[in-house]
Amino acid sequence: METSLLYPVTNDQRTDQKLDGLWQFKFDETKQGVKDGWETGFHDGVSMPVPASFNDFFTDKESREYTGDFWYSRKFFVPSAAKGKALFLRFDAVTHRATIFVNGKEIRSHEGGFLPFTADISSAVHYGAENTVVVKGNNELSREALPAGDTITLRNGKKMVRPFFDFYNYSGLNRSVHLLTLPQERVLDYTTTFELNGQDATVNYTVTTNGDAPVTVSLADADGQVVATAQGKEGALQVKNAHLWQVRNAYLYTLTIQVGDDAQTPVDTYTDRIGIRTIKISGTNILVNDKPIYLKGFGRHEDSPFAGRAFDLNVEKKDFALMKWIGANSFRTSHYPYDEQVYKIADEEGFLLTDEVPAVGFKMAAAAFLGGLNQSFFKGPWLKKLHERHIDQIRDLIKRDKNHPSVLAWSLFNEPDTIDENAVPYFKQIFDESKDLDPQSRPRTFTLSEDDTIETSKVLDFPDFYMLNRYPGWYHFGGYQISDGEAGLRDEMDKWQKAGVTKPVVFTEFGADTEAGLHKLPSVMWTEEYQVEVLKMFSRVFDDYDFIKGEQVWNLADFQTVEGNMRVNGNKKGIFTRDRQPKEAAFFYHDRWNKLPLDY
Ligand SMILES: CCCN1C[C@@H](O)[C@H](O)[C@@H](C(=O)O)C1
Repeated sequence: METSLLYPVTNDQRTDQKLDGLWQFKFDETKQGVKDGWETGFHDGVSMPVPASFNDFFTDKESREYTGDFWYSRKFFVPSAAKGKALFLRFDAVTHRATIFVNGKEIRSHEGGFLPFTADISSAVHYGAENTVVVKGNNELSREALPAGDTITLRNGKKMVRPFFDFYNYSGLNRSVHLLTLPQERVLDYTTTFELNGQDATVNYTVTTNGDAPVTVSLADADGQVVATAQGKEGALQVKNAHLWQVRNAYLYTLTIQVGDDAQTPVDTYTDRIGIRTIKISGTNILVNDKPIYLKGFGRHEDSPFAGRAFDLNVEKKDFALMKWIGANSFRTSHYPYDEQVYKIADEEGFLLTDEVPAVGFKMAAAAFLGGLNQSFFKGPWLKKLHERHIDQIRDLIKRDKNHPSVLAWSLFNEPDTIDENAVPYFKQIFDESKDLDPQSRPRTFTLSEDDTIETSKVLDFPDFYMLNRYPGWYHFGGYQISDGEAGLRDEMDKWQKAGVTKPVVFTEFGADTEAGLHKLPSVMWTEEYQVEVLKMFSRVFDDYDFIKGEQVWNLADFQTVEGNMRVNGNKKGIFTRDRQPKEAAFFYHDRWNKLPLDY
């Protein structure tokens, strides 16, 4: 099975045709689709935009909340000229799992709703003719899949998800589908690592192909001038007076990999844009190009009205405009890998991102917070299967994103239950198995919830830096009691300080739900004034502890969650509303962060 996750490019040897647009769609509540031959295609569904979550296009609650199997289908033409080429369909993400059929033939299945996979359709297509692709999707949650949750059946027979996480279970073909024609012999993957030598730099590379033809690698600067070339599937590109990629001051080179003897008629060509930079942890500092940085930014979600969790370039462009305006330099892809185009924009804009797998909900207390259970998450019959899928998605995440200069670190969990001794063997396995996956050996970490402190957590030896999620002022010590919240937070930081913090600490979640337009003097919770009071409190604490090397407020924008008595049509902790308009807190951060250097 093809395992290349290279992002599609079009050139003389490769074509990439997006199959976005309106597909046929229908639910399959009684799982009759296979019996009724839906895999050969159908015309009795509804039209459904791709990429998009299907949920918000419906006007009835049963459809919006649908849990189970669903089917997509569309026709696509394969030109005769494609004969002799390798033919693939690339799905950038199908949430949460999929089985792919072409002309009625089952090609492959895939587990995981936030990473790409390809289906080799060479043997199933008709050339010079229309073909039919069918996707059987499923959006049920379980404790043995990422993200974690339960699926229950109501007394009326309808299935319903019970997420152990605080974001809506948007589902469907959330990202683009590509029809790829590739050379039979081709580039499958490449890696880059960097050494800085004064003004110069060395780009060490490896190239993986599926054949024996020779490989030539070249590097061109932003003006298109070739600055270095090398022969072979492994080598080093020596770059004189290297223009480094820096935080909020990006510079990208173009790497070109050519396969074949004759440069005039290569067998395959693959190009990508890379940034020359190094990332290190040194004591309590995070270093980019050996210079300490301070993270200013957000936890985010891929979330917007209409498209749901689907990647929407318009929303992404707006989000980066807002993050640049406010003076941010970083974000976490909470709580799952984002569309590759987000990383490409972060590369271009000089943003650092912490790349997170959807290992969220690994904590029954969170489930309890959302109506779950009170038992040890790391002691259950689900762990074996969960671990297989967890490390599988870490492997794909690092394989997909390893060459982005914007990727600062890998977040392997969000708020797992780490006070439970049963967590230790699971964490040891995950950290051992992920140790050598990143050629650049970037930091690996995870977020620690309020329960998981320097006194209670059993797994603090594993992360390369600490990410703390703390909510005094909201989930506890809210309102007029916020002064106790600040005192308690300072007590905790004093304990970290006294214990001798030897790694950087980044606050990756803190904030307050705020209804835009709600004002009161003096404040009460849910008003814009109160959100600013909470964020000012955190800012005072951050400024008093030198081992704190980042503040990423929760959240950039309001986002959809399950309905419940703790949510007012979603989570309202956004600094911006869901339609990306500023709350008072946006101007607080615009003032606080723009006074600082872009990278500190
Ligand atoms: C209690 C879980 C920590 N954190 C997770 C994040 O996904 C939620 O949206 C956030 C919140 O409650 O606003 C809390």
